Amino acid sequence: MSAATILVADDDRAIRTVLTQALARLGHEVRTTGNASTLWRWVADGQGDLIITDVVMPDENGLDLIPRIKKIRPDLRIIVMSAQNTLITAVKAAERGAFEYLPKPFDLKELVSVVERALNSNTPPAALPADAGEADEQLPLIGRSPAMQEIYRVLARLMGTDLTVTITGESGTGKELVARALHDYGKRRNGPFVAINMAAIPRELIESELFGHEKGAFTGATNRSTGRFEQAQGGTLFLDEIGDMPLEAQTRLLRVLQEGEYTTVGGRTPIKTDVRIVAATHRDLRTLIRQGLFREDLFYRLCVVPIRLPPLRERTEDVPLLVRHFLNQCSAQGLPVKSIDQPAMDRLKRYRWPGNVRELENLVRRLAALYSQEVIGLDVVEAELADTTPAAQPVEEPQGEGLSAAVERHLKDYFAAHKDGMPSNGLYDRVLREVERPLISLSLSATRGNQIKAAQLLGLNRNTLRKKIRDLDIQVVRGLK
Ligand SMILES: Nc1ncnc2c1ncn2[C@@H]1O[C@H](COP(=O)(O)OP(=O)(O)OP(=O)(O)O)[C@@H](O)[C@H]1O
Repeated sequence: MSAATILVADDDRAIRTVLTQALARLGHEVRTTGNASTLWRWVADGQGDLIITDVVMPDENGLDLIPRIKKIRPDLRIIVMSAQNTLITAVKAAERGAFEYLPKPFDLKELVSVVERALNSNTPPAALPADAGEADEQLPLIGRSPAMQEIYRVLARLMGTDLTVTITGESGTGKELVARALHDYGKRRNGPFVAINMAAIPRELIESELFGHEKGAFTGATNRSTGRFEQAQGGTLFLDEIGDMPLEAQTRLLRVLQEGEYTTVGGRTPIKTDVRIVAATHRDLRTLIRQGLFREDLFYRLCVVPIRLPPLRERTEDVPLLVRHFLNQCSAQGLPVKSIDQPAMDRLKRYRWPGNVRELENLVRRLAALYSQEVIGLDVVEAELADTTPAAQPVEEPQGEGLSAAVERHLKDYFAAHKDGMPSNGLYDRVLREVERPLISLSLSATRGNQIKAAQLLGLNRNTLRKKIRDLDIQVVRGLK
């Protein structure tokens, strides 16, 4: 890296000193200022090869300066530092054409490597086109833990791209929220966001749901139907629970990702598609590959950029912020304003949150709705946590015949009913349906009717479980064992 002139603007003298020392050691000339107007004067005079600027300064917001700088010197690289640490700051910096966003406090080594990248890169990042509009100020994702800040940085970098992204993380960690943020703050924000959950759709219907079908393509296809790819044209298609996608549909999806076109079920004419794919799963795709349940070539196509959302227990510093956020939402919905005292908050930070943010959100809603006191104390929180935590007993085997005997019995009945000419397909799903009911009922009773815990026990997505409970007409009785 050849010597460059670096302009640093930050109202914190200590940061100016640290940056001057670190960058001068690399042979660069460093000029520092504590305000935005001096920085602007230098830039307008044609000085500097690179800018490092803070956001909050006494005279002007560093983010507001970026479009003005880009107007007169579009090639100048700008690195933004901020202690605000929200997705909006990261997104706004990227949206206005900053080279990189660094949350404070930052690691000096990292800053140096960003500076090197900025000075060596050939193409300056482009600001988003003005017609894309500005990101709205509402925070879509709450959390300031280092893990969440890293997510914001990745999201901000992905915003101007159409790269395929796969989000992994336990149930309730916010995968769908991240997928929506990618869309809402990305360059496709004016297009549709279409979501489909692979686990919630019968396997034999997935291809038709995704790609649409022609009239008469299969029994029951009385009309032509559009698929999610067509509905998401020009926008984003969110493939939730991608690990549950059947292999045949995977092959079809791979072809779309490779060739940018597809055919409907029963159709012949290739249809061009312009869709950004974001996938999510709580399952380990590498394990599914080893088990022969997921295509390795599709995995590499989908995981161009992997994002791993950490479980809430790995970022407990976000718990108070999330609690405040959900309490605010409750009071906005007309529930009385409440707060949580310190011992209760400490307990919430120590809890393991198997259902992650969703479980916390539900707990806060219950606290807001069911308790009359303004300040919630430890006793209430303990009682609520005890009520949703499954008893420590192991799950019982079904009484009587046991699951495998039940399967055998259903199979026998089935073969007896189809002695002369068994239908060629559907057996698997039908038998599965027969055993699903007792299995789900049992899991619900083992978790005292707690659907989050039951979903975890079964290794099912919570929405999938909810759908199955509805479809199979299972009565959920809370609190009974
Ligand atoms: N960082 C966050 N800030 C605010 N709300 C959050 C955050 N993460 C998750 N939530 C909330 O928690 C709930 C669960 O989030 P979401 O549905 O995105 O999780 P998920 O990982 O997709 O879950 P699943 O795998 O079960 O589908 C939602 O109501 C969402 O709004």
